[in-house]
Amino acid sequence: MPPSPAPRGTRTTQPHGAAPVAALQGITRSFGGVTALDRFDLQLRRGELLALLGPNGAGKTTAISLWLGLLEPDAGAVDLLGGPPQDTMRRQGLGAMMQDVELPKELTPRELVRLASSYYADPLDLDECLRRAGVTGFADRAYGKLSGGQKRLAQFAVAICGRPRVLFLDEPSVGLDVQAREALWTSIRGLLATGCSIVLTTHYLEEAEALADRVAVVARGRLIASGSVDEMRALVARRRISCETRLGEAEVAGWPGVQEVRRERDRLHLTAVDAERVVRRLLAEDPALSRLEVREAGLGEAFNTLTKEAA
Ligand SMILES: Nc1ncnc2c1ncn2[C@@H]1O[C@H](COP(=O)(O)OP(=O)(O)OP(=O)(O)O)[C@@H](O)[C@H]1O
Repeated sequence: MPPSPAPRGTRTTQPHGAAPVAALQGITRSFGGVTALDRFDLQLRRGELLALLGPNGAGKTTAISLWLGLLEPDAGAVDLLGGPPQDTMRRQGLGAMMQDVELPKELTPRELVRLASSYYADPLDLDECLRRAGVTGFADRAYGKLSGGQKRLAQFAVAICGRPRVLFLDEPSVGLDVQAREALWTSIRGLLATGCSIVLTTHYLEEAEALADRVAVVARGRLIASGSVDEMRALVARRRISCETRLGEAEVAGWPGVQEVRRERDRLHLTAVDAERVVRRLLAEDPALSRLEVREAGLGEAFNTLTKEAA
């Protein structure tokens, strides 16, 4: 089937040259009256971490489920490691950690990983796998007795035990404390260093900023933007300005280029599209203005702007 054209309004930056290891091409997938994905195109390049961002119900899990062969598309083509995802040999190269995972409660993480490893031709050493996933400290406790975060890490151990070439992580850090999340990130970086390609969905934008080579923003089943974190920030040329000033919130809110204004005690916080112009006016109208700071907008602001535009 020929690929469908990208939906109108998709903003895509230039590819970085690496060959794709997985692709969704012109995918449409509906559930009853709900179109979860609508002429959706996405590629995963070798050795990259692609962060899939989008509001609840955007279609992220549906995209991963198609790549895993858990769902069939209504239209379009799914490619995983050069062919359809249902192929058994191809599945040897695959690891996945989905959102709602049920594992046998009475087995320990060590037993779960040993069992999962038996499906793979060349699994990781058992202790090495437990260590990499940060599971060693509770590897011999029954899965059913673990905390939510510990269960997530045990699921991660199961996902990586087969030395996956392509790894899908659907909101992996939900429920993890700061330390466990840092350990997970270290482990993910280690996998990337070995050439593993990773698709990660997250609602934590700082996680995407910390890990992603590339970000894809999905809204209402459509890809609305993709590029590096810096490229995504640049798509919304907004900057944050803050300063101590006697100027009022309402007064500044009406200036050209000012998008949002908020006062916090003595400080005024602004988001502006034409920061230089706004800064010049601030200084002109309040010569006593002090402690001026201008920063790039974060991925969070870019994400909010993009998804609001698509709504
Ligand atoms: N099995 C299903 N049956 C019916 N509707 C479904 C099913 N799976 C997904 N949907 C619908 O498809 C849309 C996309 O869902 P999906 O789970 O892919 O979103 P998501 O981006 O992963 O959301 P979240 O961030 O909340 O996990 C939603 O409207 C959802 O209700």
